[in-house]
Amino acid sequence: MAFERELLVATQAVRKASLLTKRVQQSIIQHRNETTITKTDNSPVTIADYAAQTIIINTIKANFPNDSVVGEESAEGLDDTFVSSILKEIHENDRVSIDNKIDNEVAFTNDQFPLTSIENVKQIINFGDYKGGNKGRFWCLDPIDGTKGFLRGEQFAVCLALIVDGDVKCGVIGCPNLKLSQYDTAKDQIDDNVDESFGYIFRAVRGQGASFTDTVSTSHWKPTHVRRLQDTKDMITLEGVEKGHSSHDEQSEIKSRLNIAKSIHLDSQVKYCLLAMGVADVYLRLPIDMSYQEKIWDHAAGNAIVLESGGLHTDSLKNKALDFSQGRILVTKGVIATSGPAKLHDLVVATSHDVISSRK
Ligand SMILES: Nc1ncnc2c1ncn2[C@@H]1O[C@H](COP(=O)(O)O)[C@@H](OP(=O)(O)O)[C@H]1O
Ligand SMILES: [Mg+2]
Ligand SMILES: [Mg+2]
Ligand SMILES: [Mg+2]
Repeated sequence: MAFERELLVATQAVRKASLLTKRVQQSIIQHRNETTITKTDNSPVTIADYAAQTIIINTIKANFPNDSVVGEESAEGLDDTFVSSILKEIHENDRVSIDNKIDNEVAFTNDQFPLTSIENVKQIINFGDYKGGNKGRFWCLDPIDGTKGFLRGEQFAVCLALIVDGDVKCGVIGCPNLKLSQYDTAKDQIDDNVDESFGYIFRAVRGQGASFTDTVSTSHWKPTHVRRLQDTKDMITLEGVEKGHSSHDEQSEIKSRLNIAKSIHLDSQVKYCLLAMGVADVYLRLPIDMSYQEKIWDHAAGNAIVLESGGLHTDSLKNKALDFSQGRILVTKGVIATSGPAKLHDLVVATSHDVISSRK
């Protein structure tokens, strides 16, 4: 099977980062002053974001030494005390993690990147500086998507995709805080005695379908399929929590025009996972500011998972498929994903187009 090894490595890397991020979430929140910094774009980033980026890039480099990575975070400007806290957290995780049954086939570190010094951690984080593009293969990493949700103690996701010649080929999303047992439509897809303490992992390879499992066992992969409803009045939307990340008022206008009464608001690419498994039907992400540039790591893994589950994924204005081949930026105005079929997707995007076009 194509990308078999890539999928195994990506799953184990995301799993390890999921275990760490979930384990440290509460203590990061409690010690926010020491664990969280504000980036130049005014967004937060935490020790857990950097630790996850380090773990995942290290795993990629140990197994595919020639591959490049487009990663969200950079070590530029980090002081040594902060970097040593990142390193400490990674070592602590190796010591206490439940993670002693990780697949031996996957190396998490190699001699070239031993994860022993501050310099070494910075170097690994900065491997994520690849420019992306339409040629060759590279990985696309969002170590914590939904950092604001993470800091509220709510949903976040660890997202890794493989992009080849501009197309997303594999996507893996760890959802460490997701409790599927709370959704009626998901209940019959999970085992009675499932351990939800570290949430779930979703993954897809283009042409081979998408599936999910609980993070603890990482076995019993079950296929994901979107649900196809006949009438928009029965549909549920997926939207962000942060009012600064998408235009909630206009999304409400779309819902009202389509007679959609129910919404689920949560952070991160967990939204794509719930769409993929049929918990909800329409993911709305209308831009507040038309000059905002989306990033490929915020949507790449979700793209493979949604498409392989039978859904559709476009911008929110022109109904164009998302294009991951233009560098680190995703050239799009907003994002909409639906369970399909094309007729429904067209209707949602046409409504979004009308709503956005009536802006003053
Ligand atoms: N003005 C804006 N419009 C759209 N997305 C934005 C934004 N500012 C930040 N984001 C992105 O929104 C992502 C979170 O999405 P959501 O609101 O669906 O959880 C953030 O990912 P990170 O948390 O990885 O930085 C960030 O990249
Ligand atoms: Mg961020
Ligand atoms: Mg993100
Ligand atoms: Mg992030």
